[in-house]
Amino acid sequence: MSADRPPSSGGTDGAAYADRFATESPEMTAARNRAFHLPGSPPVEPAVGATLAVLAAGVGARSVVSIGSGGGLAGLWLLRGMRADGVLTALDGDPEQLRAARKAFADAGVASGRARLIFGTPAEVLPRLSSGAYDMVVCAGQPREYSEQLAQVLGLVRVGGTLVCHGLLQDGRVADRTARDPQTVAWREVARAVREEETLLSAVLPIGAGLLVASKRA
Ligand SMILES: C[S@@+](CC[C@H](N)C(=O)[O-])C[C@H]1O[C@@H](n2cnc3c(N)ncnc32)[C@H](O)[C@@H]1O
Repeated sequence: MSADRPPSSGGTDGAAYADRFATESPEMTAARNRAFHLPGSPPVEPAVGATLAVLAAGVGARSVVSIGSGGGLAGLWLLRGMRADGVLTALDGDPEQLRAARKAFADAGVASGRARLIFGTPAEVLPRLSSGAYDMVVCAGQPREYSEQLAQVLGLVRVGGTLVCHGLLQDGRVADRTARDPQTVAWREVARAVREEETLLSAVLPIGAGLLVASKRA
């Protein structure tokens, strides 16, 4: 996720066009602006948000888990793509982020029954969620924060559902074979585990900070 390139920049490259193509509501823009002022929580780029909405719509999502809600921007995009009666479960270990997400959802008029915000880490919260019950699971933030729970994360997704991990192309280090820093190594391990999992059909989408997407097969 790039905090230094504003969305809807005047750039002429494909990435800038993809961001301009994605139409954010005023509430999304407000959530984005708030998120930039929170430490460590760069929000999804517009093109990534729009892709999350399309993926959620594609699986007819009624139930989605967002691991690392941040300030709620990704959640707003997911809710845009989900069914009208869909419920988003968003967890974050930072109360300030959760407060920002709650405000983002309230400002956008999201009915209270459509979003469950849970304080906690993946290790604390995921065991309380029902396995195989979710149409889509979206992981944000550092892979080391959820890589140990990857099997549990995959277990949440129903057959036919979608897994998304955001951020693996940030700074371009995953593609650099000489890069050995812990975060890059963790991304490679997550990507390899997803690619090698027989029940998953996976791809990397080079938009924004990069999306690792996978569809769960029987
Ligand atoms: C990059 S932000 C997500 C932004 C979000 N995708 C959006 O566009 O609104 C990552 C979030 O993960 C949360 N996070 C990081 N490590 C965590 C952990 N171990 N447990 C729970 N949340 C964590 C951070 O607090 C942060 O809010």
